[in-house]
Amino acid sequence: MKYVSTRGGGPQKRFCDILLEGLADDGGLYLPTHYPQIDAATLARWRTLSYAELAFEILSLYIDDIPAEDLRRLTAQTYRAEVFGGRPEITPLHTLEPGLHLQELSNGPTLAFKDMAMQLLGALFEYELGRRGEALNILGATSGDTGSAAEYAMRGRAGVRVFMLSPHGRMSAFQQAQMFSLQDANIHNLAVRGVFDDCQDIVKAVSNDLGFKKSRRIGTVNSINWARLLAQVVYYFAGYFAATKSNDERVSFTVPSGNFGNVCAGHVARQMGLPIAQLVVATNENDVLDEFFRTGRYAPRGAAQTHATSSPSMDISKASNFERFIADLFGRDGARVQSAFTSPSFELSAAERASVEGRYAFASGRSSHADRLATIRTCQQRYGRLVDPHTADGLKVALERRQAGVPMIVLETALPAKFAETLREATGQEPPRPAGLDGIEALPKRVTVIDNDVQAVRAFIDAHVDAR
Ligand SMILES: Cc1ncc(COP(=O)(O)O)c(C=O)c1O
Ligand SMILES: N[C@@H](CCOP(=O)(O)O)C(=O)O
Repeated sequence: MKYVSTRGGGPQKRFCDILLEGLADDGGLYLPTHYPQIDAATLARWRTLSYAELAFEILSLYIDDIPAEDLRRLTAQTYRAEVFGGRPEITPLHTLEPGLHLQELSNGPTLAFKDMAMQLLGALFEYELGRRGEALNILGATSGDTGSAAEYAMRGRAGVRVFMLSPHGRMSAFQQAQMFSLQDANIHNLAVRGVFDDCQDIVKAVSNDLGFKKSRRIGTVNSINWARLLAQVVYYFAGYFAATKSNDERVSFTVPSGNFGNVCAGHVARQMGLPIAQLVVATNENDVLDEFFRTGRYAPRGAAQTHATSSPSMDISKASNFERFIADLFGRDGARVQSAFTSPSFELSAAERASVEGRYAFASGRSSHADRLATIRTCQQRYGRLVDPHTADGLKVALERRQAGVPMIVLETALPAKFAETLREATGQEPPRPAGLDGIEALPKRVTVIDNDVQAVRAFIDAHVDAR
């Protein structure tokens, strides 16, 4: 499989090159030249596989520069029940009522769905850097969950150093403690005076400075990196198999969304032929994506219009991965994608809007603080299940958008323990904490507060890496 930039520039590349490269040199995101098509016989065979075997099969379609036996070993080592909360299914389905399910994606080490891809990414980085005898300095941006998942996946890995930017004061106390309590020498936390989008802009600006990127060997763990999305495609297949008995059935997914990485993986699964009826995008009050799916107009917002909400990991107004979907919608017209994503906003034609809903089967909805609290309460009372604020946003929208006769799977993107304040407000109770995490907020913290300034981040990296 070869990969191309959404903006059409540069040569086609192989998987391991784009794994280490992250952002394409023309500022675009990598996509495979085409989506492999899954026929009925293959889908039937995959239904019987374990999660690790399924991951191997799907990854093999996109990775032809890692020997099969090595890839099989990496997926088997990554997707073990011990790493994912002792659950052999890895992403078990929890049925709330007939036809309405939660797919558990948050049983990994940092209690959010980011572990699903990040654990594999850590193994892939170590493998490829070892093969090349190279090192990588990862520059990442987080609104709360990517950061801790990346740091837990990369700590102690040979050849990898992490610089993680987060919006100062905007993550939950638990999320801050998860990241800032790490004392590993290869982990650096930078709290930026700004919002998540500012952090992501810095990551892209540093990556677009090609001289700096190459000399300092800068890579990325955000969903900028195609490997993140690829790993996420696997659980759409796993969720489909768990919710259905036959491959003639269809299901829909509702995905709590911010940077559009998770639902973009669902889009890829659907393009491969997975029988998905609808992909429902759920946003919080930062509803740029919902506005797009309702109106056909994409208008990212600035920091002043980006609200600090009680589902903080989705406080995003400039969804990076959205560019991948638009590249497909625009028929991979790189020049048009480039123009759209370097303009303040863009608008679809009527035919394209119809295609978003029809051919690509997207729908959307939004949720507010009051909706979130009500959904957490109702879910607990009606189904005996506590959900986190982001999953609650998904559930609220799923209940509005589900279609008769089509099972709906809501992706559970984090555990309630990460957002105790909102859970207390909704239920009056402390959410349960997995063993070993009591008192994490009181641990000593290692973090540098920094201005929203690309040059300041470059200087910090320079002070901490060997640039030779
Ligand atoms: C808990 C949680 N839910 C939902 C999202 C949104 O996912 P995405 O950015 O892939 O759209 C995030 C952040 O990515 C998250 O951390
Ligand atoms: N919500 C994310 C934001 C970064 O998204 P990513 O998928 O691009 O890594 C977070 O929790 O950090």
